[in-house]
Amino acid sequence: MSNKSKAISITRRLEFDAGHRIPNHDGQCKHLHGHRYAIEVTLTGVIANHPGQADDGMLLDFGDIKRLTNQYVVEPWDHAFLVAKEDVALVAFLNSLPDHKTVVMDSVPTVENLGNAAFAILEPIFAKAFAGSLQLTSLRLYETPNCWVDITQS
Ligand SMILES: Nc1nc2c(c(=O)[nH]1)N=C([C@H](O)[C@H](O)COP(=O)(O)OP(=O)(O)OP(=O)(O)O)CN2
Ligand SMILES: [Zn+2]
Repeated sequence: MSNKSKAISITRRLEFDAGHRIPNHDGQCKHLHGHRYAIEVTLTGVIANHPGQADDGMLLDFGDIKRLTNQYVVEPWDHAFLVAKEDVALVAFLNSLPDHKTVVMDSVPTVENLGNAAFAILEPIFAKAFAGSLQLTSLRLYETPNCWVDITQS
């Protein structure tokens, strides 16, 4: 028998729309614009051996990944404008719009920073919800079909 260990991961993809700008960008991205973002959440763990139970043969039901990712990232960011706190003129403008959905970020909303922020939000959520039996090990965030970031943690 092999001594090699296997890591088993599952991934759930969700999509959302959001606006942003990169205020000091030297090209088009300094302008207000939006993207159809796609987030792919990858969890690593052990396959449940629970004969007769709903989760038998699963690391985790994909529906649970969807529910938590929706609750903590997708719903807060969907149809929001993601603005850096340092982008003070734009923050002031967005705050002047009645009932506008604005999310003020600690850093410029590049796909790298947004992916990092999403990972920081979700990592403790999955760790807490599943008592350490599953770990968020990777998160991919697409800004466009051609541009994405990968955040990984072993
Ligand atoms: N490293 C990064 N570079 C850029 C980012 C970023 O978040 N991180 N963001 C942008 C723009 O916001 C934009 O999202 C990317 O635009 P673009 O390069 O034009 O991407 P497209 O897929 O639309 O390009 P096509 O040429 O139409 O395929 C810029 N850079
Ligand atoms: Zn953009």
